[in-house]
Amino acid sequence: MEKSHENVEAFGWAARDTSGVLSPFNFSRRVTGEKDVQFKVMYCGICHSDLHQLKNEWSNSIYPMVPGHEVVGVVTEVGSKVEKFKIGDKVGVGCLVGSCRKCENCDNDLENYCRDQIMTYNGVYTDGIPTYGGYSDIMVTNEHYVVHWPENLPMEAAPLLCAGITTYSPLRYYGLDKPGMHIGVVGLGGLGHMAVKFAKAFGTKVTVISTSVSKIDEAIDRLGADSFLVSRDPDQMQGAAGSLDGIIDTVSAIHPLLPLINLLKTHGKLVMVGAPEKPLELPVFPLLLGRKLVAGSAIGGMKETQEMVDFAAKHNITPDVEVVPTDYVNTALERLLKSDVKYRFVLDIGNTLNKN
Ligand SMILES: NC(=O)c1ccc[n+]([C@@H]2O[C@H](COP(=O)([O-])OP(=O)(O)OC[C@H]3O[C@@H](n4cnc5c(N)ncnc54)[C@H](O)[C@@H]3O)[C@@H](O)[C@H]2O)c1
Ligand SMILES: [Zn+2]
Ligand SMILES: [Zn+2]
Repeated sequence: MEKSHENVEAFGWAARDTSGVLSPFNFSRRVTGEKDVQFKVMYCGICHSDLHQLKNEWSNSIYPMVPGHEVVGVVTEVGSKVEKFKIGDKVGVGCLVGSCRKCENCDNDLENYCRDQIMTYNGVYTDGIPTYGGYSDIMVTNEHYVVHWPENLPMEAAPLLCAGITTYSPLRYYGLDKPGMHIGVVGLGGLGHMAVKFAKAFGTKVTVISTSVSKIDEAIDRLGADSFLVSRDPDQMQGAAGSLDGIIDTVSAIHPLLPLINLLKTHGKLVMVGAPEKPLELPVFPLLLGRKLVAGSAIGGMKETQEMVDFAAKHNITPDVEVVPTDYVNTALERLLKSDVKYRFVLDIGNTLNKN
């Protein structure tokens, strides 16, 4: 039966303007299409990208905005042509819910670099309707953009779906995953702490580079980093010059790159994954002298996202999360802005999203 003009009631929390303040929001989702999976959202991580977009820092925000792209839930309905999922399955959705499926990137399992990719929220779907993310009770997603959530992985580990894949993918792609290599991680937030965990799981030696010495104990004792550098201490930075094979830079704000480039060995790679709102200054001479590379990376394709989740399940790699009720979301966002979280807020949507 053709039901495409009907909608399903949905409820979540949305921002209405660049204040970024969220409040309860009634909206609708499309009826489960033949290739769609409908699921009840159980947990949704709060990514710094949510904060950037809530406040229109990337100048592309659509309001009302229901953020959330680290979403784990349980399947409630599947379309007639869905092959990979059945009702009751645990599933995850990350930053993407669509792409063209025919370009070179899509052919190469790099939907994340498709020019027609559709973001999980703050995007526009093929039906012309804005996409709404996981700070909501249900989602309806084409099965291609849904991953199987491994049984032994807690559903609270939802931040793997953005923070996890965003750090796993560049470590793999740029060959920074070889045992014995020495990897630097800059910015010890949601992405940074996952970078430390994956780099350690790959058998590399990890140095955390931070502006503040206050994070030294947590970096080493809690997260298993091997060493720590205070980026504002010129003597320490000079002492470590030329020592790193690669750096994953997760910093969300403008910061100098020269001190980081100086830490690289010849042929070392500085991979940017943080997304500051303004361009950074790139000193060129220090790159020439050592054939160094500055690169970027954005999330990961669907195949790699499934691979990452399975790898995390196998090696017991989970984000350190602070699970909070949905109505705590505005406070959580304020605290995230101050880096006051270890290391990722996760909304307990399944138990605490109340319509009243
Ligand atoms: N490339 C991608 O695909 C991708 C995916 C997700 C997030 N992001 C971006 O990555 C960045 C980090 O996201 P997150 O969720 O880990 O954020 P977060 O707030 O959890 O972590 C950011 C870290 O950067 C540190 N930091 C902030 N300002 C700094 C400064 N001036 N100098 C040094 N350190 C500073 C903070 O203390 C914090 O530890 C954001 O810009 C986010 O939008 C990119
Ligand atoms: Zn994210
Ligand atoms: Zn494509």
